[in-house]
Amino acid sequence: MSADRLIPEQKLVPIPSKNIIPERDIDKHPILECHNLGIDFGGLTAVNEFDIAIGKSEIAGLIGPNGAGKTTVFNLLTKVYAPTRGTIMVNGKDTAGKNTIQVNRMGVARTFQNIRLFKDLTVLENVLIGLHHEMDYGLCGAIFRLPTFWRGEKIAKARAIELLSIFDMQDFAEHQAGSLPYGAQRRLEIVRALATNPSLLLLDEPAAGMNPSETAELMENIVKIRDTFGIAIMLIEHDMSLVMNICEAIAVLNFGQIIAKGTPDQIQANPAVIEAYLGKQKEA
Ligand SMILES: Nc1ncnc2c1ncn2[C@@H]1O[C@H](COP(=O)(O)OP(=O)(O)OP(=O)(O)O)[C@@H](O)[C@H]1O
Repeated sequence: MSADRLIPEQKLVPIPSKNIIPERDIDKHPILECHNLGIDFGGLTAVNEFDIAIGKSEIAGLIGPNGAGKTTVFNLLTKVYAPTRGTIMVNGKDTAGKNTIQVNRMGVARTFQNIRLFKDLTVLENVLIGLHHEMDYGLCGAIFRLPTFWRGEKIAKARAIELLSIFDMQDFAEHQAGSLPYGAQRRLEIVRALATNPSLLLLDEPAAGMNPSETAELMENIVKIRDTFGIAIMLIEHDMSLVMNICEAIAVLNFGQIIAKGTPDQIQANPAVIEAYLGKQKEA
């Protein structure tokens, strides 16, 4: 794979921000399609009949009460778990039999509910880890330090700094990842996921533990990532202001089952969702 393909140039051209809910492009260009997806753990059906389609540049939300099965869906999409039934298509291709790394190469990247950075490494090194599987110098090139290795390293470093600059983190490149404030560590996780050049970025509770101003900044950055790279983003989040402000399509899970799908307005007006989740969120 050519190093030039790390982030295709055209992806760096910003596309205009959309002020209204864009027409969903799922019929023409779904990046993700799940059909009858489900998983059982022994006698427990954690996810069942999960049907969803996400357009190529859509911001989608997956919400629902604790234990509803949201993270399990992400674990299915990234092949941490093998589905008990159903199909997952990424960019029109079936992911059956693929492992986590192969699905990442097909374009799916994620962050985790609990931060999983290499805390002893620098910020830059954390991003380079995301970029390295895209490099084309191979093991020999790395061991013998061939010119292709140095060329690749230089390109990767420039890309890493470019990606860090999305979150204005380029000046922290040489800082130890574990020394960053909490909000910055969460941002770094997103940058590292972006470094794998995804078409679909899965964010598991990106605003967890953030204060309101950090959350507001995060919302802007999620939209900026979509607009800059033209990729799809699917997020799990309990912060309803974030979800309702930036998601164009939302699916609601309850006891592993989708109980509603729609725009933020449709979801907020749905009696089943208010009963199962939104009403309880307001009371909390
Ligand atoms: N590896 C596993 N083995 C057994 N049960 C599991 C496993 N992973 C998840 N579950 C169960 O599946 C159900 C859904 O859990 P999941 O973590 O997906 O919920 P969630 O919607 O992400 O919750 P939260 O909002 O609290 O993060 C829970 O009952 C959980 O205990």
